[in-house]
Amino acid sequence: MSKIVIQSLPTGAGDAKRLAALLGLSWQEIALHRFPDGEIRVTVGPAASTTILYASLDQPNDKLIAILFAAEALRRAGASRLVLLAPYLCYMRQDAAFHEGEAISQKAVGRLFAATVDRVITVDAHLHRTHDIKAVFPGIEAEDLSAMPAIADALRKSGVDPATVVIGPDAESRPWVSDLASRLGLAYTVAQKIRRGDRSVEISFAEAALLAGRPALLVDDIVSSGGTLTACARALKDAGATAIDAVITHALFPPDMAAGFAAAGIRSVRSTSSVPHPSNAIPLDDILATALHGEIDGKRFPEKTP
Ligand SMILES: O=P(O)(O)OC[C@H]1O[C@@H](O)[C@H](O)[C@@H]1O
Repeated sequence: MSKIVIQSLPTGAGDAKRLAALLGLSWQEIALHRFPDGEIRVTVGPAASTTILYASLDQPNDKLIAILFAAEALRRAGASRLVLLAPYLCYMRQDAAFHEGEAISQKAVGRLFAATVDRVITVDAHLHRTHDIKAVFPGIEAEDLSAMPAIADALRKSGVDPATVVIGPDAESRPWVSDLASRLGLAYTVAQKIRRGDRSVEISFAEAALLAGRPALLVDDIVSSGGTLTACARALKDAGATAIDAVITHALFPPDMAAGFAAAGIRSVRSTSSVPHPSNAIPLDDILATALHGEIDGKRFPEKTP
């Protein structure tokens, strides 16, 4: 049995294959068959003692079942270590029962993976109130990588107007917005957001004067309904921003929403490769490869240099 391999679900197979090539590992696609009644059958490739399951978990419901089945097959075939590499980790936003009777989906999904794999690696997980990813996955290894170094590199390469203000849509975005702004030497501010419904938000800026006559760079972890991005763009235009661009980690929105963003005055939307999408422009390959180095050289938790 080989030592380490990457296997991926069909969605995102291109990203997984590229990552495997970068690390000099072999890659196989997990085959999915859908039966007439809606059930699925999963066929994995040959297991390695460490098998990395690459699956970005947008459109998650079928993928969760597919991972469970793949893990069952791989364990039975002798995989002693399973690493779930999920650049987008689903159901992290429902981290509380906001109304009586609601499930805390984050807890349920965390326990499911904790019972299924040995390590979870993800990117910009929506842990705005939970903070510690280890609390989501009790008893297993878990890491939440930041996409900001990759986003900063991409922006440096494409060039950024030094007058740009980096904008976060809400108070929770402050950690990544301030990180990106400091990497690029730019000013930043965050908006106040009130969510009225799944697709409806209100955005206002306490520091609107900072925005007048300057380009704005919106940064968000997720774009789903697009409500937040659109409302932010309108508020930025009202505040006098001269141009509005957006960079996001996880593009969950339907590609045809791009026209609506343009109509709201957004000049460009660029996303990381976390979720395959026409807006992908920022590869996560390097940060994912770095996170996997420890699996290859056997030193999973190298000493951090000060
Ligand atoms: O407004 P949509 O695009 O639906 O949802 C994305 C926003 O909702 C928040 O949880 C995310 O952090 C992001 O700001």
